[in-house]
Amino acid sequence: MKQNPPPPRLTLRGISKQYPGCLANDDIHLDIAPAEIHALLGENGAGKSTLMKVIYGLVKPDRGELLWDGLPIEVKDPAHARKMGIGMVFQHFSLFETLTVTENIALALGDDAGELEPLAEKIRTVSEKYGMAINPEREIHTLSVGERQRVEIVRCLVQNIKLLILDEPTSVLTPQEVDTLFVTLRQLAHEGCSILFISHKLNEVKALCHKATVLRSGRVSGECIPADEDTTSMAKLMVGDDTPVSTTYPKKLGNSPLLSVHDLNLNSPDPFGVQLKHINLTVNAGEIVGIAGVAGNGQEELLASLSGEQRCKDNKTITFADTPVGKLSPDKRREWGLAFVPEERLGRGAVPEMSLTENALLTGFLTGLVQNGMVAWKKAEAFADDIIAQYKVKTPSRQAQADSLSGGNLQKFIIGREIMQNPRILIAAHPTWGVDIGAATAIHKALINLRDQGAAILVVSEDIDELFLISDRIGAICDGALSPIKPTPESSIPELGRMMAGDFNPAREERVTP
Ligand SMILES: Nc1ncnc2c1ncn2[C@@H]1O[C@H](COP(=O)(O)OP(=O)(O)OP(=O)(O)O)[C@@H](O)[C@H]1O
Repeated sequence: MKQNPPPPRLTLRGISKQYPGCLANDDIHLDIAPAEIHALLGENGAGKSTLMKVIYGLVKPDRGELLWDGLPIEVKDPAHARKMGIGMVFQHFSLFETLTVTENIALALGDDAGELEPLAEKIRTVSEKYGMAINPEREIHTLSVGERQRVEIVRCLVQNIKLLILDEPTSVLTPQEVDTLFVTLRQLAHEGCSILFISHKLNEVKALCHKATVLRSGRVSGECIPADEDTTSMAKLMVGDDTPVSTTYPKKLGNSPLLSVHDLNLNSPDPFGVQLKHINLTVNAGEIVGIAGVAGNGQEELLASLSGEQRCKDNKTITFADTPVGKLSPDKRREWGLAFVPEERLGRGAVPEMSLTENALLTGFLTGLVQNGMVAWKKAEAFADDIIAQYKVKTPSRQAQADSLSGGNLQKFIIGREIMQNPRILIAAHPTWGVDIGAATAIHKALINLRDQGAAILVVSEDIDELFLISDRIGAICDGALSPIKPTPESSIPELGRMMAGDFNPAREERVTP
């Protein structure tokens, strides 16, 4: 007798969620089978995060129902979701720096954690079984970003996991770490765990996922088998027929130096920060310099020194053209012509509770938005509207609060706000972080245009493909030291990978000795 197939692990029937001015999920139907790796694709603002939050009990849908192993269920909150066997790994980790791996996982598990010692043993066993070895006694601040992600995944695995949701998990990983993660995910799926994988990186979706569901404007717009598609056809499913095809940009060599850093040494005020060691760097007018690196190797400290959040002891350590600026405040540097896109979108790039107009004003005030000490609100509103229109920011209006935008849309707004001020120097961390494929191409073009108008652009990113695509010269930062910066055509991905691991300066130890 033929056996009936098992019911889907998770079924969504007619899920809808309305936010003020935005129908984020509109009658969504979706099945995820046991052992299936299912991709959720869609443009920025398509409704992916909202749907995940519905599944994880963080957001209540207005309509629709969820079936779990064939039975209707109401997920009350994340604790309930975890009890059911649903785990979620967010883009931003919520770990306590000064606690150990075990203590962090115990806190997350709450009453289910039990005694610390058996839990540590379980962490060790589970992490080794899934090829993501982690020492339970290590304090979080000693771990790399990739290792921190392991902690988050292991936190889900020590429970009886049946569905693992991952929100853009590879954006913080090196190519080698991505390979390791995929081995783990395949093993988990092989054992029957279902995986919901959200990503904008279509080549990864193709390599990993059995099925994909595409969302557009809150609705399911298509489904596909990623192995049968190529990245262009998947991109078309996401954004319609006019998908910009991937392109290359001519490399340029800039002329005169606009941004120069001379032997920058910095002790980070953060006890877990990285010490910058003898950084020398020049970015010329009319070129893009890319700096790669695994997060936590001094990028944050370098960016803080360049933006002015962290001042230098000597004014001449940093110069803009011939002007020493090392001791100048961020707004004085902006007056000179600097624009800056920080790593953190909410909190540094934008004030979460402020409207888009107010956020436009925060860095755009020097472009005539404040006159005689008064805010010229009409101009500020027009500037916000221009950014929204030119960068296709999906939002009901310029009055929307920054934290109501989807991650990718807020990123588009921040980068648009900076580029549209026509800076002489632009420093950008992760310019297309979380941004969909169409918008990423638009941002790359805008950066290239700015370069061609003579701006000096420094991009700090973990996305090596992006750095090779847009940078004219390229290098890496490791442990607070900077590699030689080479013309991009003379470098290669393996070489840059080695530089990211610090393999660029055998004399480094000698040089850092005072
Ligand atoms: N708390 C909120 N208040 C108002 N609108 C919201 C809220 N959360 C999300 N939205 C809106 O719902 C829509 C869907 O957002 P969601 O974050 O689900 O998109 P996404 O597909 O995950 O996008 P991204 O790829 O940029 O992360 C967006 O237009 C967003 O502005």
